[in-house]
Amino acid sequence: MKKIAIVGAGSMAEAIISGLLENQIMDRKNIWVTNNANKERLKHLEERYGICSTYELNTLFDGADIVMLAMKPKDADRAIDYIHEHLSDDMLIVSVLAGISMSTIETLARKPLSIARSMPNTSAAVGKSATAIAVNERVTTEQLENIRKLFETVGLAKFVEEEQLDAVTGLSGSGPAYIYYLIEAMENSADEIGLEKHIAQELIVQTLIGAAEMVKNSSKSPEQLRREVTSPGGTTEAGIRVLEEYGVQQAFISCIKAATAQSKKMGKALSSELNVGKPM
Ligand SMILES: NC(=O)C1=CN([C@@H]2O[C@H](COP(=O)(O)OP(=O)(O)OC[C@H]3O[C@@H](n4cnc5c(N)ncnc54)[C@H](OP(=O)(O)O)[C@@H]3O)[C@@H](O)[C@H]2O)C=CC1
Ligand SMILES: O=C(O)[C@@H]1CCC=N1
Repeated sequence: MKKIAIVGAGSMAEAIISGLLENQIMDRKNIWVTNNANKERLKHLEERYGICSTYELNTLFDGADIVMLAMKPKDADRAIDYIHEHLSDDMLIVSVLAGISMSTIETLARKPLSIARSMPNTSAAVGKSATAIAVNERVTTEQLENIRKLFETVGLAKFVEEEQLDAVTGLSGSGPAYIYYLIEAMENSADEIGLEKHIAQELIVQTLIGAAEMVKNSSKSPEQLRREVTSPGGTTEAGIRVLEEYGVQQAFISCIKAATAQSKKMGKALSSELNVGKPM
């Protein structure tokens, strides 16, 4: 990996930049970023991480062997159209765009490209992303290794088929938000049960980390682990009964299905508009 040019400078781009630097796999001077118009944001990233930014496309792409697409899916059309002349088949295009297929990217770029379509999550900022990646047939063995290395610096990296990426988006791409939502609810209970917020926060975070480590390291299923916490006639039983009454488990399943469907919908809208699949 010689140089990475990142198009889009939002939360996902920042999470990956900080992960890359933390693991020192790339010199900060070889990490380049641009955005639509927010100069303040680029200045902030330069100052905070010592990376480089530019609106000059020749400068951005000169010598880049990896190009990361990190704008919102709704902006992909305009952004890729703007940069398409600078994209070439010896570069690896890494997309983090939810829902946007590799064929759509090639259609927007008007040429065949080596593409890795990924779905990381914002925990990349602390090296704990759960990332799934699909690659097209043009990706070389060397590029495959680079993409693995890149995403392993920010957490877990798994290769999947492209068809599975909408499900990954609904499950682990959006996943941190579901967990934050749960933490918000647990924090909101603190007041009502008479705990100071800062103490409750520490207890909640440690409880989540502990439960996640248990699931990761134990041979027991989450259900088995849950049963071991639940003493007959005890507190957990009383709590879980309420969750069951509210249908919380079904609500989570419906939530993940809705997010997966939305990922599919976002991709379909753009690919139908562009007639993706028709000869270029
Ligand atoms: N946030 C998340 O949890 C995750 C996001 N993703 C994906 O990552 C991508 C980025 O999301 P996120 O970081 O949250 O988005 P943000 O809104 O935080 O950032 C979007 C960035 O794209 C830039 N941008 C917009 N239009 C253009 C353009 N024409 N050319 C260049 N840059 C442009 C914006 O620039 P400006 O500020 O100047 O407008 C901004 O820097 C999305 O496609 C999303 O699906 C994937 C996994 C998780
Ligand atoms: O909400 C979104 O569309 C993006 C994709 C996954 C997480 N955030």
